[in-house]
Amino acid sequence: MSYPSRVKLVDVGPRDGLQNEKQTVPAAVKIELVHRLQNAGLREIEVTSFVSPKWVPQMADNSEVMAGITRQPGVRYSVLTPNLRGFEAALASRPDEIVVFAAASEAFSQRNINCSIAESIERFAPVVEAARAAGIYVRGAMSCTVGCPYEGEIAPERVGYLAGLMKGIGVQHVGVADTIGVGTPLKVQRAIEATLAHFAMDDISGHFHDTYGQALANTLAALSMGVWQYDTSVAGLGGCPYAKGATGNVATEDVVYLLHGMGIDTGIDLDALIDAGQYISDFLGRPTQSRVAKALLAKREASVCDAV
Ligand SMILES: CC(C)(COP(=O)([O-])OP(=O)([O-])OC[C@H]1O[C@@H](n2cnc3c(N)ncnc32)[C@H](O)[C@@H]1OP(=O)([O-])[O-])[C@@H](O)C(=O)NCCC(=O)NCCSC(=O)C[C@@](C)(O)CC(=O)[O-]
Repeated sequence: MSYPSRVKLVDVGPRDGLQNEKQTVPAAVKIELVHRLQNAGLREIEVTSFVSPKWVPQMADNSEVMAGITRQPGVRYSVLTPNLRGFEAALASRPDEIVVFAAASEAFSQRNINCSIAESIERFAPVVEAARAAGIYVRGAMSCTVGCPYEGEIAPERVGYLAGLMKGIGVQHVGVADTIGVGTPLKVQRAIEATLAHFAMDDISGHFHDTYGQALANTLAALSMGVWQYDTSVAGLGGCPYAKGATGNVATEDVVYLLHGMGIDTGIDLDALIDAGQYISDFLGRPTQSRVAKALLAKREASVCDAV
């Protein structure tokens, strides 16, 4: 079996990871997290979302966070924009990429963005047009591509249908998201196959939550198809406010360990990444969700004990 020789990871921790936090995470902490991620070698970071603060209060400091980042050359910063209002607000903060987000499930679309799939596409069309006219790259997130918290299993045909709609309005890249982490390898592969009917392999990424502990297996299954771009979240932070019980994305540390173990280059320094994960976990007052970080932190502690 052959795998891609290089993989690009987009750390979505500052946005997807923190959006559901009940305690307020100050803008300064979010900014420091972004700095630590870029210093660890992440070249793509999903920073925040320009959504309604009534819907997602944790992201209300979007402009402040974007303005506070010391940008590193070669790093791309993306933000979510659900409508033209969000896009216009985002524009002032100079994102490299915007993300429009739709769902393969009608019920999830209603709960998450308060409109049907068809209405969401109508809403995104002018956003995509305005972004591309401004030279900003447009990614589309496709939620619930294998399962929905309200509708259950989602057929691949529905994923293909949504991918076709996204392509039709000029979205340049789509993420196949297992929002609630119920997917298993063959189901994820079928969702990706349905997407491949509309987007080239180079324009598809995987976005796997780890609720059922399947995210690494799903990543490997996608890798075996040639998918080389993934959204991951430092320390496994996260969960969606409209997908109760769903846990965070697969931890960036775990995916980096997997890839490096397979000889696949990421450009990421695992030790520095673990420190970034520890920084945000300490702030939140709970242990990292990354198995790799837990193991390597325990090893670090043991070597300090041996030295004294
Ligand atoms: C889409 C809306 C706005 C529709 O919400 P709505 O209530 O239908 O829209 P509205 O136009 O009636 O606006 C309601 C209020 O929000 C304001 N408003 C309207 N738009 C904005 C904006 N952009 N920025 C700031 N404020 C805004 C608007 O001005 C109004 O304020 P009021 O008049 O009541 O004072 C709302 O449903 C929303 O913001 N939803 C966001 C939900 C969200 O962020 N979910 C999480 C992200 S998706 C995700 O995590 C999945 C993903 C991507 O990670 C992949 C995966 O795993 O599946």
